Amino acid sequence: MDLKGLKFSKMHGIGNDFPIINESAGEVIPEADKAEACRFLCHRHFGVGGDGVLFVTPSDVADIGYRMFNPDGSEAEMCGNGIRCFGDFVYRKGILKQEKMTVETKSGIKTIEITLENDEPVLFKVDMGTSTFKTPEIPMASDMDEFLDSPLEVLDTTFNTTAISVGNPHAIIFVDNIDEIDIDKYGPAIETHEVFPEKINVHFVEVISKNEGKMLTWERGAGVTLACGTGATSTAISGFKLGLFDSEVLLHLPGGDLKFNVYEKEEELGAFMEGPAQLVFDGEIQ
Ligand SMILES: N[C@@H](CCC[C@H](N)C(=O)O)C(=O)O
Repeated sequence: MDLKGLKFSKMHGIGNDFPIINESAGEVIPEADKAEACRFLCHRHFGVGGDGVLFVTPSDVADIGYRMFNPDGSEAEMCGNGIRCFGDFVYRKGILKQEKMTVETKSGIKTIEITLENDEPVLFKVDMGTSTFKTPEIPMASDMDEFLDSPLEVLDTTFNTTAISVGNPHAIIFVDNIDEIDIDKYGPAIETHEVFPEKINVHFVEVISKNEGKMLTWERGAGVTLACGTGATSTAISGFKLGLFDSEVLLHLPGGDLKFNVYEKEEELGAFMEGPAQLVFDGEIQ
């Protein structure tokens, strides 16, 4: 695999960081090399460093297409912090000069609305679409139709866990005090728990009030990250479903804050996510 000359930009969304590559004009990294290339690009010592790699791709069904790979080389269905970075990148680089755009992802079409200040993109509101709590759709091996705030045995303890998919799968665990959680111990144990055949993203959440919470994340295929947009979306929706949060909630993540507005559509719960994105630098692999 030779990546010499590969152009990329480095971005982050509240500290969740990504190299982003524009493949919209055609294939840049051959499909067979993508997993290995992403492992290299995300490597913090031998590569660029990142919690995943984002790709801009052509689309036949939306304005533009979006893919995301984890640092272990697996492809995720969706990435929430990544899609805000994606919106900033495609607007800023003139790939799509639209303040509202539809984006094809592996988990359906999402819409991004960009707020500009002096023609600079500053804020991104994304319709993250609807969610499901149905265990076969997460997927989760369980006798229960929905796994809502239910006991899950993990190593030496039991966590009341809610399993949800917003396109990608998340385990949401509401606790009294997130500072008491050993995320390095329990994160990987839940990610690879036998009940989650496709693994899962893990989030510990403390409710501050009906409109505010704080959370810690262990991401599938990545480990501890400073933020997870789909995880925060899942937290807002799960908290609403369990009666812990109102429809409007501000979530504090280690890297920054995200704002959510939960809505109901055809008996399912969805959410709008609002937050920033930051271009850090442009680069080229030597
Ligand atoms: N950081 C992301 C989620 C990235 C994908 C995740 N690790 C998975 O495998 O599902 C976000 O901001 O949503």
